[in-house]
Amino acid sequence: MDNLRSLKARLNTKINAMLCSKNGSELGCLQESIAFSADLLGWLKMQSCYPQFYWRSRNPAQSDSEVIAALGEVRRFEDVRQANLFIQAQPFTLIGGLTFDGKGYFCLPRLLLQQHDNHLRLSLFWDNLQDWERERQALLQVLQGLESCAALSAPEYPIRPLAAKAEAQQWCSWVEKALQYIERGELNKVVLANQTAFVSSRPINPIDLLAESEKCNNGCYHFLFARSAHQAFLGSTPERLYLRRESHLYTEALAGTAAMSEDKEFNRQQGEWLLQDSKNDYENRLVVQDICDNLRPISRQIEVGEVSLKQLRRVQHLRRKISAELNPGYADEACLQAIHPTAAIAGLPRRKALDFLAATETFERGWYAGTLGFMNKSGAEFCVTIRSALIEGNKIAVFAGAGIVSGSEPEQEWREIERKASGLLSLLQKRGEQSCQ
Ligand SMILES: C=C(O[C@H]1C=CC=C(C(=O)O)[C@@H]1O)C(=O)O
Ligand SMILES: [Mg+2]
Repeated sequence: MDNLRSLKARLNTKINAMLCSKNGSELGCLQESIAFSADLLGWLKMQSCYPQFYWRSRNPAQSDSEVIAALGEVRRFEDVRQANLFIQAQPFTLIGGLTFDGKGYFCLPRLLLQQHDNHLRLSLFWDNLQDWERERQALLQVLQGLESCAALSAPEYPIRPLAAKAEAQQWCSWVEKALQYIERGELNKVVLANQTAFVSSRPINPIDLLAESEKCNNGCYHFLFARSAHQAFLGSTPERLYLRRESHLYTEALAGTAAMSEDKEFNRQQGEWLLQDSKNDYENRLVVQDICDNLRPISRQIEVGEVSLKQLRRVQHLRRKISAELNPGYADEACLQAIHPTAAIAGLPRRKALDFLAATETFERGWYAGTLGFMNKSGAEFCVTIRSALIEGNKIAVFAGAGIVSGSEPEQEWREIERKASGLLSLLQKRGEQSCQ
């Protein structure tokens, strides 16, 4: 971490020599890029400033792959409209997203690290309208641990179940109720979820768990959002909400699920079955329909790709890629509001599905099935925060859901959500050199 040590010394000197800029701009920014490949999770583990944010894009092999780590908060926007206006006016990146219910949290962090290939870009922000001495202290403080990096340890947390919000029988009764609504034509689809809580004999380190998940849950976005030291929301999701490059929009319908195991032949057979299964295809097509209908008012040239398989460690999904061209004047405010929450996590018709979920599920979804990512004037990317968990000290609550459509069988849907939850839960016991299964 020598590069970071000398970068820190350089930045400290600059900050101490600086006077509050009176050039009229409200925000100040210092940026540096160095040729360096940082372990941003190991780095984050050593940091004590909050909020903390970590986000790794789904395709690390691609040249535009991105890893982001951020600390602190200089500006906060709870209104997506204000956040969008900000990035239209300022050349900065905001991080954050929307909860399942659409509550916004976007922020300009105090310190932003962006890793592209072998290049690390550091941005420091301050508010010129604040007392400069206070801002200066905050900047020096956020830089304090810049060169520190902790070793990540394999998680070893013997856990015992506290309680699921709904046990199998109750959850299956929710599915039965959903099927009645579907039969009466009040709903086409609703995505029912569950929250299962566990307790460990010692505090669970969210960063160690996420690092293990990054190793094992390939093909996923990895994210962590901790507003304080006492609570972290994290996960590894296969699902993109959207990627925007200028006015080009790339999204997808990810829905319809079969099992995955260590056995290649089993996985191939399951994949083949999934591609031909009409219930799963319908489940996926409703998401396509929902996304396309919602994109139509703000975009043109909507194209839907062929169906393919997205294979993960414990499950595989049907996926149809969708692309569109945003109409002039539309950007992330419009995209987020149009697409989220999709029929892959809420249902169809959306409003009725949301009402059904509010009246049925017995837990708060919070950030589960929300969206997290980043946005700036030229582009944005957000993932859908499924396959996720909330950690508070010794406790972990894991979330998983399944799309209920005509033809759904309650016990099968229950097995589906158990399999989805196991993507994270299976990582809590020490693995050492063991494989990721
Ligand atoms: C809602 C979840 O998964 C969605 C994404 C892919 C497949 C799904 C399904 O087949 O039901 C769900 O729509 C979840 O994992 O909590
Ligand atoms: Mg399903």
